Amino acid sequence: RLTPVIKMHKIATLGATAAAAGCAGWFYKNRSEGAGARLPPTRKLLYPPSADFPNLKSHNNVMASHLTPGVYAKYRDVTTPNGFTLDQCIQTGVDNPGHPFIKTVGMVACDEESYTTFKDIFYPVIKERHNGYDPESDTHPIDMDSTKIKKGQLDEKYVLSCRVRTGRAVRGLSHPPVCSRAERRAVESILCEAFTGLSSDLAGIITHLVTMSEEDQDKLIDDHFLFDKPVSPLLTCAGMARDWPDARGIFHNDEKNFLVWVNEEDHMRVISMEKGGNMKSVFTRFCKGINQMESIIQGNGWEFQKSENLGYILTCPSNTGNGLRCGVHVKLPNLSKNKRFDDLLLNLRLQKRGTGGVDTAAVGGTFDISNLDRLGKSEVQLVQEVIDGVQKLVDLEKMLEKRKSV
Ligand SMILES: Nc1ncnc2c1ncn2[C@@H]1O[C@H](COP(=O)(O)OP(=O)(O)OP(=O)(O)O)[C@@H](O)[C@H]1O
Repeated sequence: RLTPVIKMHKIATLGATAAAAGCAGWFYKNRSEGAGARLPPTRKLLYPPSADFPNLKSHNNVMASHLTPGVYAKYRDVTTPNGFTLDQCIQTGVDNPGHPFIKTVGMVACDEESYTTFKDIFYPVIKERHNGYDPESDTHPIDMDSTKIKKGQLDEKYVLSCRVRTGRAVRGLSHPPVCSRAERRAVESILCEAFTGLSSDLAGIITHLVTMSEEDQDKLIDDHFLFDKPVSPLLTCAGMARDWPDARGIFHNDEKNFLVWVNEEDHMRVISMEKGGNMKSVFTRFCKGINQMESIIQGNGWEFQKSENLGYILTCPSNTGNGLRCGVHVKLPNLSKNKRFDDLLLNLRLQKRGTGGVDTAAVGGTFDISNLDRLGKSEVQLVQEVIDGVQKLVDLEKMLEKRKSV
């Protein structure tokens, strides 16, 4: 799918990460910007776009709400500069009409340029998913100064653990749904190189999934450290399970409170987490870790995908902006039975999940509560919103325990 020029460039640069700086720079300067190329004549073009329009009649995802026959016709035969099509971006949403707990996005970005090449569909999807944020005119703030966080210690009788995660994608490499094996291995090598430069409290080991035993994997998953095997149809239909477990891995420091996932849904997922309620400390370590990773990677001639209006660019449009999910596992057995619980969460710009991950239901009144927004608000703003929101939920839970009305 790659054009010969890009393919040769990638073969020349990937794998040799330390030497890659100049080549990576060459690629960014020479890549074609703008609306993308047209597909060469293929069998597909014997049919008009209307004959290819997906059946979305029973769908409840954001992509399906915005993909009109007109938009599809405009883009069916267009490709990003790397050769990726709209059909590749929307396939997961076509194959997955709905989700039991959340309205899913229903599309992925095959590469950084997907967002602009197919903007008549990506931008409305982003606007709906990100509470009206308009990528055409709005700009995204970035602020990782954790000293600004107030009241960062939450009540540990209710808050069991705190976690902050984000993702980053390496510019010039395609995203996990479509990347080649070579690109995936290149990401792994770029990140492994960076891990060796982390400071002492963050330093640790990378374990490659290909060499990890099933038991060790299951233990790490059960302890909430490792991503689950990609069995969810949302992931498999997007293409993210291809070649599993090649070039996937997990890095963690000695304390196991700073972790990096390699080549799951994004090139890199960075996680800071610990038991208890000290969100400020979790966020402080998160900022330190991600800043160190970014400066080491830049020093090696690579950079993260980023734009002024989309912030950091990741695979799923729901994660553009800061890609931040700041969450707690919190016990709310009484409040969660209240029929206004979901509305309350929405008002506080929070979302709920089960504690076993995105596809799980809550058990025994313990939830994963995290920020709903990712775009248009800085990291500091979002973490503060979660702290204040969770505090409010805990206060209400305490009132219900005392049989007071809320
Ligand atoms: N606050 C938390 N404390 C402890 N573990 C957590 C917390 N939040 C999430 N986890 C664990 O992290 C793992 C991944 O969770 P999950 O897939 O829901 O979210 P994610 O990593 O933010 O990614 P995505 O939103 O793309 O699904 C799961 O094992 C989950 O239990």
